[in-house]
Amino acid sequence: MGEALRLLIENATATEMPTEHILRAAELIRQAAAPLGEHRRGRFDTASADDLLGGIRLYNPVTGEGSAFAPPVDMHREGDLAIGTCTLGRAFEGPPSFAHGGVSAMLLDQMLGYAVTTAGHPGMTVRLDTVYRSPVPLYTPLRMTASITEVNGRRVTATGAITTTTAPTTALVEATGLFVALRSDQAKRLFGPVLDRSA
Ligand SMILES: CCCCCCCCCCCCCCCC(=O)SCCNC(=O)CCNC(=O)[C@H](O)C(C)(C)COP(=O)(O)OP(=O)(O)OC[C@H]1O[C@@H](n2cnc3c(N)ncnc32)[C@H](O)[C@@H]1OP(=O)(O)O
Repeated sequence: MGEALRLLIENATATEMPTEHILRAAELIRQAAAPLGEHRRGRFDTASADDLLGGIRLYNPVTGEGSAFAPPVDMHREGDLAIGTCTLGRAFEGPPSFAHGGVSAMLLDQMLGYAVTTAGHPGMTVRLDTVYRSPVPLYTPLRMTASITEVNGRRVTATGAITTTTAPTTALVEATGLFVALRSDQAKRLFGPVLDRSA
């Protein structure tokens, strides 16, 4: 379903069809959405397809295969380096034909988070600094990298970059992120209702 939704969003964003076709499509979309809404989970319920501790989040807005919104980014590790790949479509546009700057920050937040989590230092982003060197092109295969630069108690720093796959040494956007591991009281305060319900 994620793939179908992403096709819908791409075509809906890029379409130049006449208004009557768009209105007809909107009606069909409402008809398709209605039965899905008949049985929904609440705010604190994780998706039955998810495995929180195993890192499976089907509807994550960056990596989720089931997400309408995610590119989705495919991530893996090669040694100490986290690597991600994706291609951004029209829905991610900011400046004409290039990605929105907030989208680049979102991709890098997830990349850095993946790098620290898979290195055994899970935490939440408390700071993300981005440097935009060149616009990120749409419809162009992208490569993202991230790695840890410092571990200081509960604070972990990671850096990363977005490049194209054809010019992997030319950074378009760079980011440095600070992640903080939660104390148990913080984890309980923030995620208690979720953990209770998924136990
Ligand atoms: C194993 C299987 C893996 C499978 C593979 C899964 C991959 C899965 C990838 C997930 C990837 C997710 C990537 C998205 C990650 C988000 O998007 S997280 C969402 C965005 N972030 C947030 O909402 C966090 C909001 N912030 C907070 O809730 C609170 O700041 C926190 C995190 C609970 C920390 O509480 P706090 O009271 O601010 O900080 P506190 O605990 O008192 O202090 C900790 C230390 O951090 C420092 N600090 C805190 N904030 C800052 C700051 N902004 N600047 C500098 N220092 C700071 C404090 O000064 C303190 O330093 P020390 O005193 O120890 O020297």
